[in-house]
Amino acid sequence: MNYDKLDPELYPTKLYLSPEKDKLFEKGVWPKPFAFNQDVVNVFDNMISRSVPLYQEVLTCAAHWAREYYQPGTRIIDVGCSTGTFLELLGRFLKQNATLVGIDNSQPMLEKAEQKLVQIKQIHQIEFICDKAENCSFENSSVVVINYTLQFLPLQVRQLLLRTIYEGLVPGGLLFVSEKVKSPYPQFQETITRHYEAFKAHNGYARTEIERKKEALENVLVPLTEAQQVQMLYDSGFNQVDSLIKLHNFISWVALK
Ligand SMILES: C[S@@+](CC[C@H](N)C(=O)[O-])C[C@H]1O[C@@H](n2cnc3c(N)ncnc32)[C@H](O)[C@@H]1O
Ligand SMILES: O=C(O)C(=O)C[C@]1(C(=O)O)C=C[C@@H](O)C=C1
Repeated sequence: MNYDKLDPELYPTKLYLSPEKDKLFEKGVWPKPFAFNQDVVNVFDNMISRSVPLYQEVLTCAAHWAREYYQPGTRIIDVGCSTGTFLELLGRFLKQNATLVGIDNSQPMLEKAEQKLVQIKQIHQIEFICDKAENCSFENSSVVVINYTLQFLPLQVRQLLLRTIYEGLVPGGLLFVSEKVKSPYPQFQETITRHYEAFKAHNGYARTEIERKKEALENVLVPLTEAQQVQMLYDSGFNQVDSLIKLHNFISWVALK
């Protein structure tokens, strides 16, 4: 990544993604539950960028909102930071030195994140916490980002985590959250799923890979409806919630304390 040529005022569209291609569901012994293990981590950047619609745009949008709502002297926390792709992008985009925290309970993910943020560490204070997010403190944070992570937590843990995030945020603090959701209307859910799977096929996944992944995610990734997720945000204490981006069954919101 050539940091010299990146003007922080530019719309930072280029993500730092490792090139290893996701072929996990091409072969191997399936079905088995999906897990963020070493095999997944090795190909994760390719997997998520080919599997989440508008992934690059969502992270870019989160970087813009984070820069705008960041309060000097506080922390910016990425929950479920995976290989550090968002924090690396944000680190290039923030104009002033900041404290950036990545939380993830997968040690292999954080090993990749450490490598990815080597140069960013020369600009910002970087901290990685390998723990369940629900065990962590969010005190003195002005921005918390949680993209495509709540969906993997037990339902009762999601509400507890969002309440803890709300209480840890400083006044005027921002939560940026993205999730896979389900339509409350069965016919729409079928149509959206068909279009989402066509999106995956367009990105090079074979039908067998798509089916095997879907089976592996059963009961591992548990989506809510938009309305359920928004209600959970209000129940956590947030008083302003708005949606920013949605394509197929993936949506992003911002919430203000
Ligand atoms: C789909 S990935 C998130 C993608 C990432 N936010 C991004 O935008 O590239 C979900 C991540 O959440 C992590 N995770 C799952 N359950 C967690 C928990 N209870 N606490 C912290 N991290 C968790 C996984 O290890 C994985 O890295
Ligand atoms: O729902 C799916 O089929 C996906 O592949 C989505 C999803 C996600 O939303 O996190 C699932 C697992 C991986 O983390 C990458 C993408």
